[in-house]
Amino acid sequence: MSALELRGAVVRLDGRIVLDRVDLGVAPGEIVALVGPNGAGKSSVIRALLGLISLEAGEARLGDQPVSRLSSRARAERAAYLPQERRIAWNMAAVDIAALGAPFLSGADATRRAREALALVGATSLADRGVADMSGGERARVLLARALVCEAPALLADEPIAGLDPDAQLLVLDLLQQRARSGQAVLVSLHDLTLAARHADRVLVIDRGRIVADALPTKALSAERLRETFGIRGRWIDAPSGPLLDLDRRQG
Ligand SMILES: Nc1ncnc2c1ncn2[C@@H]1O[C@H](COP(=O)(O)OP(=O)(O)OP(=O)(O)O)[C@@H](O)[C@H]1O
Repeated sequence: MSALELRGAVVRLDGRIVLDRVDLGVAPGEIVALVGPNGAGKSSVIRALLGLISLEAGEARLGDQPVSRLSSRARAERAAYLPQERRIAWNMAAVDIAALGAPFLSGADATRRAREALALVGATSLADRGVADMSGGERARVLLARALVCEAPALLADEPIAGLDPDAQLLVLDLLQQRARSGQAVLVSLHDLTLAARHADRVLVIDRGRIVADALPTKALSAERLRETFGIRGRWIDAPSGPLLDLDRRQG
């Protein structure tokens, strides 16, 4: 059974269809990358799964229940969420922000878990600093730690590597992969197709609100799909570490 599922989901915002009969599922133990051009509907998929935007038709499910029937607490117990928005209004210490990811633990346990999560994302030295005084990438690590504190069955991360340096990008994707290997259902939206191909078990391609591919990376990101959806040329190269995606802006 999927931990996350959309069935025939239709979302309309401001009178415009932004998700058009979307079907997708993510099983426990799986990491799935959601890719697509700007405005294609990636954040809308994630927000619909979490019940943050309502469906005009179809259904969103977290575990065995439609998300619309779950309380906010039940949603938070089933899914950890890293939003695309990185602004934090209050200048609280990083450890206190990260601890917000574990609202169901006692204060001391939440703080201990928050420090562990900050260590996982390489942010131990930031733990006691105010988040307003941090760089964008530092703040991104703190928010990722907040999502990792909660070991919910599902983890949804909206562009978690945006603004991170190359080492941090690989660290974050390795962490998300490890979470999947330990049983979480992980859905991650990404713009970097090469990293999506390398780290995901499966790739979903969304184009103008429709899922146009849902397959293993080498199939979902075929030369034809790359040309049609992204307007770029791409080919797969056999490398000792596995298939590598080589991209080129010029049309072939
Ligand atoms: N609150 C809103 N009101 C009206 N339209 C919206 C709203 N939020 C998003 N949209 C529109 O919905 C479509 C999908 O947006 P969404 O943010 O899901 O795309 P995305 O694939 O995540 O894009 P990006 O890669 O640029 O972050 C876009 O056309 C966007 O303009």
